[in-house]
Amino acid sequence: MSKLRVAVLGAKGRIGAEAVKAVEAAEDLELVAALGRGDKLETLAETGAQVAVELTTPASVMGNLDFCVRHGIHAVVGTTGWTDDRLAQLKGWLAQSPETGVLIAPNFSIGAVLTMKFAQIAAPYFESVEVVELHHPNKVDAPSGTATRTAQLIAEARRAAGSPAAPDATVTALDGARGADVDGVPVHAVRLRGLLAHQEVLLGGEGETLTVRHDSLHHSSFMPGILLGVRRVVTTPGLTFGLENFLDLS
Ligand SMILES: NC(=O)C1=CN([C@@H]2O[C@H](COP(=O)(O)OP(=O)(O)OC[C@H]3O[C@@H](n4cnc5c(N)ncnc54)[C@H](OP(=O)(O)O)[C@@H]3O)[C@@H](O)[C@H]2O)C=CC1
Ligand SMILES: O=C(O)C1=N[C@H](C(=O)O)C[C@H](O)C1
Repeated sequence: MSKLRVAVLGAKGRIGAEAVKAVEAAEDLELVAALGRGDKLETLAETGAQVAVELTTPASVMGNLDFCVRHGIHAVVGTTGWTDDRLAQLKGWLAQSPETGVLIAPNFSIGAVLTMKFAQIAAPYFESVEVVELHHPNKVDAPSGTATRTAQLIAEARRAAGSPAAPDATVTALDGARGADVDGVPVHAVRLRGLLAHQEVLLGGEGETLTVRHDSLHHSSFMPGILLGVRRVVTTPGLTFGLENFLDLS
């Protein structure tokens, strides 16, 4: 059977460099291009890439995806910075190229995907819920894509259950002291040398708390999810948001 032809965008970055190694090591995949900033996107078409793994920056991702979708190249996207407007634009491009698949995964690690799922299940059972994400200090965006998605899922679950707003008597606060408000859920971002990617969801009820914590200790934690995404996206046209859609979590 012929190998799936894969390109990595952002190939010299922290996660991109690890993804290059993972694709090279996979027997059913062939790395046909490893592009960094300034390299020509035309290389993707010239090398016959079937899937592009997009691991660049929020400023670069839309231009790269525009090119991929116009050329019918499937994409597995880990880059952050997704807003409703950006998603609508991407869906518009995909409507013009209905056989192309794009997976956007706020987090490729199985533990992080499960953290989101557990938080979603637990959220309606507690009065209070807040998210704390902790990352390396070279990260350019805050809060993290994972924390944003986690807060959105928590908010959806609480709305569906008719949960009231979490109690909070704060009347005076320094800017940022209560974190960013993501869909009504406070999200706090820590940037600390020595860390990679970590998240805690703190839930509180009368006389008890529950903490759901996940730690990515190495970029290798994201590789099985990226490889799964690459193998599945080629048969999944349209936009898929979240790796959980490619996992049987029920
Ligand atoms: N979904 C997930 O599980 C994960 C997602 N991420 C996300 O992935 C993204 C990258 O993270 P990280 O590797 O830490 O960041 P880095 O800054 O280490 O890597 C990004 C790389 O992309 C390059 N780049 C920028 N623009 C382009 C472009 N147009 N074409 C090709 N390459 C380009 C950068 O080059 P230069 O240095 O010259 O700017 C850099 O080498 C972030 O959004 C991060 O949040 C990270 C880990 C896991
Ligand atoms: O920049 C990172 O490092 C990470 N980015 C993603 C995010 O913003 O959620 C995934 C993971 O947290 C690592």
